[in-house]
Amino acid sequence: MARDVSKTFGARKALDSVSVSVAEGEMVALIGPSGSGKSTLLRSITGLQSIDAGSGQIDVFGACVQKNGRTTPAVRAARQKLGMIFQQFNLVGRLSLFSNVMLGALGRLPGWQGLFGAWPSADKTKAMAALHRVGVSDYAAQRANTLSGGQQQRGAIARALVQGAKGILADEPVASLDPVSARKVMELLVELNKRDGMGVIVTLHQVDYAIRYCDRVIALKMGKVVYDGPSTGLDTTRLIDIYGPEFEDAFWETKA
Ligand SMILES: Nc1ncnc2c1ncn2[C@@H]1O[C@H](COP(=O)(O)OP(=O)(O)OP(=O)(O)O)[C@@H](O)[C@H]1O
Repeated sequence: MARDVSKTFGARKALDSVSVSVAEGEMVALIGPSGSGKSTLLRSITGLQSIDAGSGQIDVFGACVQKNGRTTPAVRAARQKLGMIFQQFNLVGRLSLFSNVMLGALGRLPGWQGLFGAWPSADKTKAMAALHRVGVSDYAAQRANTLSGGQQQRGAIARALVQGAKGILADEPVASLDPVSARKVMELLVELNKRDGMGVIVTLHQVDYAIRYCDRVIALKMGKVVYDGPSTGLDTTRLIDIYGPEFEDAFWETKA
């Protein structure tokens, strides 16, 4: 998927010759210390971030979306196939949860239809089904900015379902959630992966979430891939190598 990708900000290499390949339908955790390049890699995959000119290339679902430091026209179609979930600001605050989820259908409709809220009833049914599936249909009419963080994250997952996404890129989706909501969101991502065959790449600060929910883990450190393998292979020695000895206590913080 990403081959020899570098991204430089001023004098800092956020990504340094990163090559990773994630198969369709795979669920992968992306971990690493703060500033190691996780968000930059996800943003580059969606084309929100241009990569350095050079040999680097990013392919999404078989189509090249970035090459020679430029996004290609294929990036639009690739984005349509990718659901994005962020730590915050996933939804448009003043719109209802339902309208936010309907925005997932926007890419498939002629512009005017979405603009005037003239949603096809099949899409409305789909949106309600998606809200029901993620467990927040009771809040459909509520303004998004009055929902809890966990409800908003689940709304973002429902939007990805309505969008018909084939894959999900989630950037610290549980970082600001309480443990119960975090677990629910992680379980939903696992369900989408196992039941719907959606590919999931999720960045996580909590190592134990990565181990519990993902079979494969990729670790970045200072812009380089320092581990790519089964989550069972992440022992304390490896984690010290990734995060440094001073963070040993933090690896298992969610177990407390
Ligand atoms: N737009 C930008 N301008 C300048 N530097 C940037 C920009 N975006 C990222 N960086 C730098 O690139 C490096 C990687 O950042 P990135 O956000 O990808 O890390 P991260 O692993 O996602 O960190 P965190 O876990 O804290 O979110 C950091 O040193 C960051 O300061």
